Amino acid sequence: MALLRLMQLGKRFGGLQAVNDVGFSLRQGVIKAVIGPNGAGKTTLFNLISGALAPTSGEIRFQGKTIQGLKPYRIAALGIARTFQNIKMFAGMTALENVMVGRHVQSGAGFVASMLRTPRSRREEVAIREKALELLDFLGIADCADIEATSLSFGQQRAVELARALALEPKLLLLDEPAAGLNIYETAEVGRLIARIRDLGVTILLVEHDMSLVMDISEEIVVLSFGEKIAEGLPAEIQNNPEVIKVYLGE
Ligand SMILES: Nc1ncnc2c1ncn2[C@@H]1O[C@H](COP(=O)(O)OP(=O)(O)OP(=O)(O)O)[C@@H](O)[C@H]1O
Repeated sequence: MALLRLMQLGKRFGGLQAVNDVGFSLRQGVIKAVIGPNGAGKTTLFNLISGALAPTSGEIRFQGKTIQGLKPYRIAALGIARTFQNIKMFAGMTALENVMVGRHVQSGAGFVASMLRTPRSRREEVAIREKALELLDFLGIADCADIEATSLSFGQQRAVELARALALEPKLLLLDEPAAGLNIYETAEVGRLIARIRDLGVTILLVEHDMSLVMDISEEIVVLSFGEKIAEGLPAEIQNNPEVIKVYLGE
């Protein structure tokens, strides 16, 4: 069974069909990329999967259950986490605290209990801190734990963002342009981190403009143009697909 399945998915904004009849599946444990020229509908597609937008037609199934139209926090609780094109660090908080915020969302202690600092919430706090440190270590930035997140390099902030998303213990991770704003070294590093995350068993769907990153790490690629899926296949197939080449040369 596919982990995620989109069926005839559509999103209309007034007169504009931003996503049109898009269907594809995502197998457990793969890295799949969604590419396409500006305005092709990639971000809209992510917003539909994560629940930020409701589709106007079609269906989204995650682990066999229909999820379209659910609120974003419910979709997150099912095991779908995402990162954003523009890095969103909480200012005034360290890298570690930024990751702990992700974990708090998932913890059972609840906000009131943590304000009252009950023994249970204190125990959870220690566990959350440990888990957050483990994630920073896994992503190679443990030495940044106590530094204010906004003062880190973009590459390090991306890693913190990935750690924060992983704190939710997702089954599926949606990455919206993970290489945006990064230099070539940082991009290569983020590619290695994404592959390591996949090796943990997390399935990854990414939107990305950096073709070297896409071709490096993706096992499968879907191409959108004007809201429609125009191709799907292995990286080598996509690179040689005449329609895909035409769409990119036209850009
Ligand atoms: N909230 C909205 N209201 C109206 N139109 C929208 C809205 N969001 C996106 N669009 C339009 O839908 C189309 C698809 O946009 P989308 O941002 O999904 O494309 P994209 O492939 O992510 O582009 P980019 O690569 O530039 O990020 C565009 O024509 C865009 O202007």
